[in-house]
Amino acid sequence: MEKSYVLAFDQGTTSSRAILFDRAGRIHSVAQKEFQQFYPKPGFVEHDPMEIWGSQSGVSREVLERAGVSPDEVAAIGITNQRETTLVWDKETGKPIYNAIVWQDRRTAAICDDLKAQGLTDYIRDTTGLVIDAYFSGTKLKWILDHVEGARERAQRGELLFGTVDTWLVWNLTRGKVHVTDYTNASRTMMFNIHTLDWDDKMLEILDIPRAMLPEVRPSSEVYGHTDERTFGGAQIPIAGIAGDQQAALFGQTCFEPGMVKNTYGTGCFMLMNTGEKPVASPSGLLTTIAWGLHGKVTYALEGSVFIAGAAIQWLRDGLRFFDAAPDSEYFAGKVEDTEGVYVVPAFAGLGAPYWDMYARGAIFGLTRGTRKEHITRATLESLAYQTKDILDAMQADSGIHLKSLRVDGGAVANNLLMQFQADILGVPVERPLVTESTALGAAYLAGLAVGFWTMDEIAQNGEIERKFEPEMDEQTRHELYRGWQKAVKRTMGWAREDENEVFAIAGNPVAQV
Ligand SMILES: Nc1ncnc2c1ncn2[C@@H]1O[C@H](COP(=O)(O)OP(=O)(O)O)[C@@H](O)[C@H]1O
Ligand SMILES: O=P(O)(O)OC[C@H](O)CO
Repeated sequence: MEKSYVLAFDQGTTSSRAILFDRAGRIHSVAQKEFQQFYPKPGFVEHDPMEIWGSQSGVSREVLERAGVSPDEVAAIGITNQRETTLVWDKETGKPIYNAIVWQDRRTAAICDDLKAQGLTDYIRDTTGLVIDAYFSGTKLKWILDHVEGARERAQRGELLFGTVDTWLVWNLTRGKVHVTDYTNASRTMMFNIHTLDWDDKMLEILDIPRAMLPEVRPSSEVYGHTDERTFGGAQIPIAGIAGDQQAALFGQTCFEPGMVKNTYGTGCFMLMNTGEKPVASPSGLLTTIAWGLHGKVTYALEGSVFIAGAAIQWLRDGLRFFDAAPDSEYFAGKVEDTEGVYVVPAFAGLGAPYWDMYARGAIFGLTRGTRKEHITRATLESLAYQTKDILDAMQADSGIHLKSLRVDGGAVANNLLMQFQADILGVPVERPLVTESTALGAAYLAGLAVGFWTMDEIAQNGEIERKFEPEMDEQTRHELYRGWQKAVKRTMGWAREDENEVFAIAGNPVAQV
């Protein structure tokens, strides 16, 4: 049967999606399922690994059925995933020994403080490209081995396996035959040397992680294995692409040249710049990470990670019950001219780049008797744009490259008010593509390239722009609004620390100078 499609698995923080792409890189069919978030204690965020697998395999069958496409027509599967989220399971039974600890989880902040106190900041940055933070997998894995009875001994005996979500999905798709990850996911673990492309023995020793439990690390585009015949009714589909979701989005936006940038507005907000074949170190609090491994070469990226973006809109919807659906935020925000001086800092999970404060917490500033939900909604939307400006300024400083426009994608870019404010506050045009599912598209491209479904030239021709938002705000207003934001951020920092004296003394923090 003719192979006419590539199937992308997009396993995100709040939902699992399966998208079928045709040869033109257009969406043929989509299926999506939200799954449960567990918050067992303040700062803890977990997922049920079986629900991750169940929802992802469910939507992948559903997307084929809905489109009337046979598994035999699928040329390859590409996997992209929420990154850093950490799973450990039994090699024999495939049963997880603990829930997945999600990237947003802050429980390992004290382990990170200890690593800093040991003077490891420079070593970790130079080797792994990362800032010491509870965000990454290494300390989460250590926590599981420290807290689940007998886990470390079992891991040492080779009975347990570690994986990020990509690894877990491939393991299940192949019914335990393949235990791999790719460079992009490995580069988010704080255990991987991004220069030698191998697990780092010193980091494994520091975190007390047995090497035997780690997956093999491979490029992002190759045939890793085939789906077990029981998963897709007899079909053995090649699993041919793996990339963390933000790197996949960079690829999906065809940011193939050094200096090209994309910003994704999903649960969090993640800006990545392709920096070519050399890793670029960041003095401004960005991460050095692997963009992809392809055709025998590794491409690096600079990344600014914002933990809470669309999630703040979900909080307005579910926590404050301001409206029924995230898109309604545009309607309410549009009912007022401006926020009347209100700022929302959604530091619900601490602050990521460029501040890196695990102890910051969310706050609303500038409330008056006249403040209405419309102002708070508008201020929350604006917080996505301010956080993006924080990152873009750092990225331009680190790379010496000044952007002419910003390519965007992710669920929240449907919000025109947000996109216009983004262009205004950056002073740079914002370009929204026709296919905003860049993450899934990137994974599909990587898989399709590995099996000869597409060539790089064909892919590079895609990427049509649907709408361009031009900046309209004057320079002085932009400056004043942004100063207000910086003032607000400063006041959220260190909030959850026990010792209040430390609050305003966070060394090397860019905000401390405001
Ligand atoms: N029109 C909108 N305006 C603002 N936020 C939106 C809108 N539509 C979706 N969102 C937000 O975007 C996020 C969903 O985007 P998506 O890219 O699917 O995220 P993820 O991959 O992280 O699950 C949600 O957090 C939601 O609140
Ligand atoms: O699930 P998303 O799209 O919010 O992405 C999560 C990131 O990969 C976390 O690093």
